[in-house]
Amino acid sequence: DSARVYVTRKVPPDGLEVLRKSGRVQFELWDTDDPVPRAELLKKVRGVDGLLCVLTEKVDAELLDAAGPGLKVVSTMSVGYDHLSLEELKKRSLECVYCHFHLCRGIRVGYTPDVLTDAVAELTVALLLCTSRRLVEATHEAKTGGWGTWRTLWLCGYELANSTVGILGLGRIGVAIAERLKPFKVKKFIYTDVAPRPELANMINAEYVSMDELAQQSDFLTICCALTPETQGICNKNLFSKMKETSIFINTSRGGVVNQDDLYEALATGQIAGAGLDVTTPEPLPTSHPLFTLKNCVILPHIASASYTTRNAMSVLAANNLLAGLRGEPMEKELKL
Ligand SMILES: O=C(O)[C@H](O)CO
Repeated sequence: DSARVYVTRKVPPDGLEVLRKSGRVQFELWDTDDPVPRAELLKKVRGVDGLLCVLTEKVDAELLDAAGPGLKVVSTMSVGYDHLSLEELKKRSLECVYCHFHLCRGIRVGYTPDVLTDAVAELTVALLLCTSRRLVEATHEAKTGGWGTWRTLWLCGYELANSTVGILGLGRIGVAIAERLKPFKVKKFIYTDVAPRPELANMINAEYVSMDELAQQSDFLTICCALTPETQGICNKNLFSKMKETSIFINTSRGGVVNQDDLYEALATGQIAGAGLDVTTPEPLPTSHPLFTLKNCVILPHIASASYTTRNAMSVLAANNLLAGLRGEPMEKELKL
């Protein structure tokens, strides 16, 4: 007998194929590119065994209550999991003490690290160069008649050669970014995290520094940490005020780690030279947002993992995690609750 699964978005074809071929699940799909309305989602999850979601779905007490006690697996097609209420999931992840036959196993959670590391690192480098060498401004000038003649300091930016690159939150993605930046002749990599991470740091010869030192020394500061209560708004006035006027701030993690009012202030007053953001709060960022008025701020619509290969790989991993969870087997990538 097959498990009932709700898939909250049009998932790339490779992942859907995995679900279809398994012959183990009966799944219903919200078959569009836009998020399923919340009320519809709450209706659709009623009585399901598994949920395959993306990062726009809040998996909280309300949703878990709506799903009911039969929900065994939540599999998110993302490496980030700040949209999942871990507290609630944890409460419900415990095996039922009254159930001697493990009929009631509690909820398990799958996510998709690693498969997107290359795509995210690549995009981060692209965004960094785009911001530091002012590419958006430059194409705009070329297209709109601003290109008068060759001028000595016009559209000058900042180069990576001989620079110090700072990484806030050193994980797989931070390492992959540093590996790609190294051939640009970066002088030094520095990082900060809750504690030193020597195994990762040694791979890129990065030095552990304090948050203040990271701000003060980085010519390029790239944010690679997860969004948690501890990192919420961590990039704020205090951090920007310690950065160099010539430094470039890049964020491809989550918008919530940045205090956007403080960032606007830092960019508008020249406290820092530029920012490249792939993530914002909210998403989409309203077109009327002040950050869009700044020439020194490049904003992308959360596309770091958006390559065909990677999005398909994410969907396959999310589907496999879901199936493993439903079978009661170890998942390829399971979140420890
Ligand atoms: O968390 C994630 O997976 C990214 O933000 C989107 O790929």
